Amino acid sequence: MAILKFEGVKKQFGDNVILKDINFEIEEGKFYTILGPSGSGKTTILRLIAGFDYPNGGSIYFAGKQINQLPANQRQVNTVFQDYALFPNLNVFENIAFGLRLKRMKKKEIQLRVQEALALVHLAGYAHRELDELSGGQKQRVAIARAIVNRPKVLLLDEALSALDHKLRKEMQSELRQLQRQLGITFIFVTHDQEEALAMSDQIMIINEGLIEQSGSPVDIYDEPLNHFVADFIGESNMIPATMVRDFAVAINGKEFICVDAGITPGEQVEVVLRPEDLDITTVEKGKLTATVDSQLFRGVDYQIMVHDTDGHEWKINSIHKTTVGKQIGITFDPEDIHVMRKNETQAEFDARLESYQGVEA
Ligand SMILES: Nc1ncnc2c1ncn2[C@@H]1O[C@H](COP(=O)(O)OP(=O)(O)OP(=O)(O)O)[C@@H](O)[C@H]1O
Repeated sequence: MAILKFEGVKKQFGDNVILKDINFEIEEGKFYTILGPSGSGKTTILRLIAGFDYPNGGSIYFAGKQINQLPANQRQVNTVFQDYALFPNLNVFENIAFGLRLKRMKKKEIQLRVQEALALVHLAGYAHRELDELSGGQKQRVAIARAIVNRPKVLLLDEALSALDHKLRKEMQSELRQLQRQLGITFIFVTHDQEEALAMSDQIMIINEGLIEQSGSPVDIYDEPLNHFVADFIGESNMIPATMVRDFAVAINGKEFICVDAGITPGEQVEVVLRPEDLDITTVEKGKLTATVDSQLFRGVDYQIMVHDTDGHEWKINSIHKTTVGKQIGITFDPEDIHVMRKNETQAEFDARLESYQGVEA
């Protein structure tokens, strides 16, 4: 059974509809990320889960029980905030012990629990430090310890790493992932950083303007973006208008290519997504499409090459091969690198279509 479920959840502030119709199920013991641009409603979802706000429609279930109006302090959920939200006048130990004292837990038990939580976030020995003696990363660890000391079923992390510098953020990403595995509890992590989401999550939910655009594993979402928004938001992509010719064949710039997609009406106008790292440059004779090089940027591991094809579409190619600006080149790619997207296809329709032709050879 899902530990947490949203069914048709709506939230508005005044006339402003923030969450239109949110549906998802969260399983126990996995790392989930809610990913979306600023203002898309990510924090609002977390606040509804935590009980800091209540929905205007739909239902929220926790372990099968409807909790729409359940007060925050009765939910088995804790939150880690971006700005830590620690008590500045209390030391590390007292910050972490705060919630346990409220619950009137025995002194000895508090000692044990706080030490255990500190060890889990690699801060054993820091119990008696004052907060102003800690770095940003250490403060964030204290905030995490304070949340896990309550042994919640679900831990919510709202942009929890955003205040840290790049290097520390990378370190904390893998630490958090490790901590989640160690504790075996569900983490729901909110971020607007797609790289962070891809690196950390078992499952990603992509939200835009109060609706979930796609949910799935990082690989599924990267390889099979459902629509233009997702393809654009996750990774870099070339999105080119195309026409479906028949099952496993699509026309780009009027030229037919073998692809791995089927179940789409012949003649339907679609979009194809090709990732820059899946493309390469070659001679015009060997190329599948002809293009002219507009710019080239050396990036250490590869060159980022911008070209435009004979129909005027711009392409981004990440290649280890150098070229020359102004030169005519050929673009190459494999059939499995073409991902066909239909306009307005829902996840359910996409899944059903995939199911219907999986195992069928092109
Ligand atoms: N209490 C409130 N009253 C009125 N509007 C609100 C309230 N809380 C949030 N909003 C609005 O809801 C929208 C979504 O906010 P939310 O904080 O959920 O977005 P977000 O995806 O977390 O964005 P960010 O990444 O910028 O934090 C925003 O337009 C925000 O102004």
